[in-house]
Amino acid sequence: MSVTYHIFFLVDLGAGYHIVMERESHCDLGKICAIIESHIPDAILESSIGAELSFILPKEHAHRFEALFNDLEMKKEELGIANFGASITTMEEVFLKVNKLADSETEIQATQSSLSISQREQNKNKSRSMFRNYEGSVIPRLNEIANIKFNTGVSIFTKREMDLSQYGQTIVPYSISGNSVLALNLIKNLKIFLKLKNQELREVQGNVIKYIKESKEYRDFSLTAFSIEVEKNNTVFTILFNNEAYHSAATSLAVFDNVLFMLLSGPNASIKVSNKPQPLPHYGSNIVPTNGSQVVLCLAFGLAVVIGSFCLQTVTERATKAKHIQFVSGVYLLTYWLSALLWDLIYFFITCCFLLGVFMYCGMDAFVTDFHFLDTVMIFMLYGWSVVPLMYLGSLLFSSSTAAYIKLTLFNYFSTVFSIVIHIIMKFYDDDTTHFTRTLMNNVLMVLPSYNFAMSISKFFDDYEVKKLCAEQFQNIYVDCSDSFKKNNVYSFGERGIANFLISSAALGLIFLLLLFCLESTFWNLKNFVFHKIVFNVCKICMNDKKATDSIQVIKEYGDKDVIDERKRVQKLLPRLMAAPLLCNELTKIYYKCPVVKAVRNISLLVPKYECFGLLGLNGAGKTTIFKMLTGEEITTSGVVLIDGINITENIRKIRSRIGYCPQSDPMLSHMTGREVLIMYARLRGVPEPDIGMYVETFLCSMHMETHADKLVHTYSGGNKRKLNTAIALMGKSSVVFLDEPSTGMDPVARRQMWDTVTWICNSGKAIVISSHSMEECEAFCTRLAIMVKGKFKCLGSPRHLKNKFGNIYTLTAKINIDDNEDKLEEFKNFIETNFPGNIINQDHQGIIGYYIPSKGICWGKVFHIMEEAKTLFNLVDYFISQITLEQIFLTFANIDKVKK
Ligand SMILES: Nc1ncnc2c1ncn2[C@@H]1O[C@H](COP(=O)(O)OP(=O)(O)OP(=O)(O)O)[C@@H](O)[C@H]1O
Repeated sequence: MSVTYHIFFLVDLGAGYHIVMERESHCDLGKICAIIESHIPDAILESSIGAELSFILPKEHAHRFEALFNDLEMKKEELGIANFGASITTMEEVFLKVNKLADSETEIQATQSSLSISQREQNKNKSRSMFRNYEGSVIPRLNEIANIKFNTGVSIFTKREMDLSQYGQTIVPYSISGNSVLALNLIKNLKIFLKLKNQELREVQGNVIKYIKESKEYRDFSLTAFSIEVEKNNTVFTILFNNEAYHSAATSLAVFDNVLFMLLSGPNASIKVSNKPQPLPHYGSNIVPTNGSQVVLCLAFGLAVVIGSFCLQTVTERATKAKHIQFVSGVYLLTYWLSALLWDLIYFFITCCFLLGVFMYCGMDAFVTDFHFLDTVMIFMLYGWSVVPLMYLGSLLFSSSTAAYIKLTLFNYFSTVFSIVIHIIMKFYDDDTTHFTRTLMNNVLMVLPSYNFAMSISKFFDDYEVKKLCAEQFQNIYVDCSDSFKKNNVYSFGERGIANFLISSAALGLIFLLLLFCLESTFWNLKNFVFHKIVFNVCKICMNDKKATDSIQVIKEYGDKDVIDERKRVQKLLPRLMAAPLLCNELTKIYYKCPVVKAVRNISLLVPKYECFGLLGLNGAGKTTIFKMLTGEEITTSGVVLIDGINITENIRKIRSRIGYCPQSDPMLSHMTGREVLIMYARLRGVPEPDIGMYVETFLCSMHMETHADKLVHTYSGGNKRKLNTAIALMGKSSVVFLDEPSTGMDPVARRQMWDTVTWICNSGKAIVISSHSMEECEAFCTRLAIMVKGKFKCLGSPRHLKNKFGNIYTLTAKINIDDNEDKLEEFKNFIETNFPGNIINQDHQGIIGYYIPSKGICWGKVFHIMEEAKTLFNLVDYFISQITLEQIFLTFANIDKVKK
């Protein structure tokens, strides 16, 4: 740091003039001094060396200078003066004197600022006269304020004055031991100086350091402290500074300089000290990072946020089943992931272009100038290539897109930061770590795309900066500009090359993609093997669960003749019915949770072409689970599912293109319009391009969706979403269509239109399996149906068959006034028991009794006759008799199940 002392005089404050004379051989010094003294009594003979004679004239006598100079001019020859001149006293001269004094009598140490002034006792008088000399003549003439600047040459960095008062009022403790004139004078000036600066000077007894240590007040409010020790001839002056304040050292020293200067130049003298920081190296902008690691750290979070977002779509599509529906509609695994990758890389490329703009704006030449933007784009795109498939792999772990986004963003951010930190640590302990350790760490970390990216960007930037500095003004000063740095090829494999990181990124992208395809394609088989073969059998043994999964046992327990017949039919005709659209034999699903959930148990079913099969059941009966198994969304625990003769566990990919599926939730690609969605699925289903428009229009009309066709799907009402999903499921040339509660939320008009469409599709030769809670719906278009209770078929057959089978029942509801006689209720029950053998009581509550009465052999008239008789006998309030409805059949099974519970 260069320092200039900017010095000036204040006339009133009395620094002086030099009058310098060149004397001749006959010069009379006495006469000269007398003339000068006659005009200026305070004049001092400064020096008389050789032919030169010098006097100091105090400034306050300036008004007498004219007379003096005239006098000297006149008597020049007489006095032996060849010529003379005057000059103002410079600050340099003052400091030379101060230093001279300090050299001989003072010792100033840099850190402790210790001044030692030697005073020889025998020279005491001489010294005193010298001091008096200075005090009396020189110092009063040097009443000046010195302004000290630390010059940096650039004015944008503002100076800061090293003034104690900038810290407010502080306490300045001092201690003094011993006695000397110098010490007393210093203290006197210190008092004057601190009073001017509004600081509090406090004398403490003993060791000032001890005081500061023990007193909180001094620790908190004291910035500088002084200790003066007089030992024989030495006066040791120690300045202590509080190193918590940034500028306290310089400020403390400035206080001491001021005091010293006052001692020499009088109480009005002062020195102003201010700093002037040197500007930062100018690399085009003051805000650019200065090394590659900083660049990476600046980029880390932004990139992590962008890259984390690549998992959003994949997780959402998987969670909402949109991905499943796309696969079901015929999308190939490869097509799905490669199109996602392509789209994400385009998006990432746009981000890179934006970043290049930022680099350009910030003046980060390393990434933009001289076609370096091409290198930058290559590094970024290789990073994208390697990290995006990793995000896809990571997304498979999550079922919520928000959780996936947050966790993967954090993973990206911290893996980049840790990569850089580890790199810096390894560089720092370069000498301590063995080559093997470094290579190992490097190779291990290279499996992280963030590490490869961080290293590539960091080394690329550093390489450019070093070359640039070496080519410019900094050559050989701040950086190593040896040939190995200057001629380094950044794309080499060496220590300063990035080739290995780029190759690693390229390879990682490929590996992650292959891993993704492997996982996605073999996951089904793997899951099937693990659960179907291992877990199921192990659990069966461990839980002694044979009874629960043994079909004979289950059927004996809850079986219905039609259900048993269907099972026999499936088993008997299995080899011949291979080509049926849907065939399942002993289909079972157990969720191995705690507790274990047996969702579907031993379902055997055959759905031929042109059949619309209805699944009825209470909530949680297992309908959706059946659909999930039949569409390959869930693996089966046991049993066989054949679609068009293809076993689902063996060839799920082939099966997917043969089914249509409308899941219970709405898997929507919400950023498209309804028409666009239908066009997309029509294409996926293989509808010829020229026919697509017409084909889509037909479905839009049949689902009554024309008015909403061109609206974005996310603006659709619940009912319209169901319509769209049903249409998607019915499209194409699939063999079997699964509709899980398609009419939920549809208005009655739309529902009837949907029934028509389903019937039309069914008549075209497809098999349809539909679940519903509406008996009316099932009666309307199901050719057969089954009622499910707790994962099992309770009854199975066409609606007419079921009605006939279970409709040979009258439902009887009677109300008795039990307030009259409580025994009457029991008597009435006995009466019904006698007259309607085989009845089942289904309700008995506050005098209201309900019965199912077998209608076989009992005609309507007889029933009414008996009931009229009962009305008189038991004083019935009222009674109703009716034939059972499909809904009542359903409720019967549900209630029987509840009763059994
Ligand atoms: N992932 C799962 N883990 C554990 N149990 C499950 C799982 N999915 C479903 N179940 C259970 O399996 C049983 C059948 O559920 P499922 O969704 O198939 O019923 P559902 O007949 O479709 O009901 P709803 O009419 O309400 O749609 C329920 O007891 C349910 O709690």
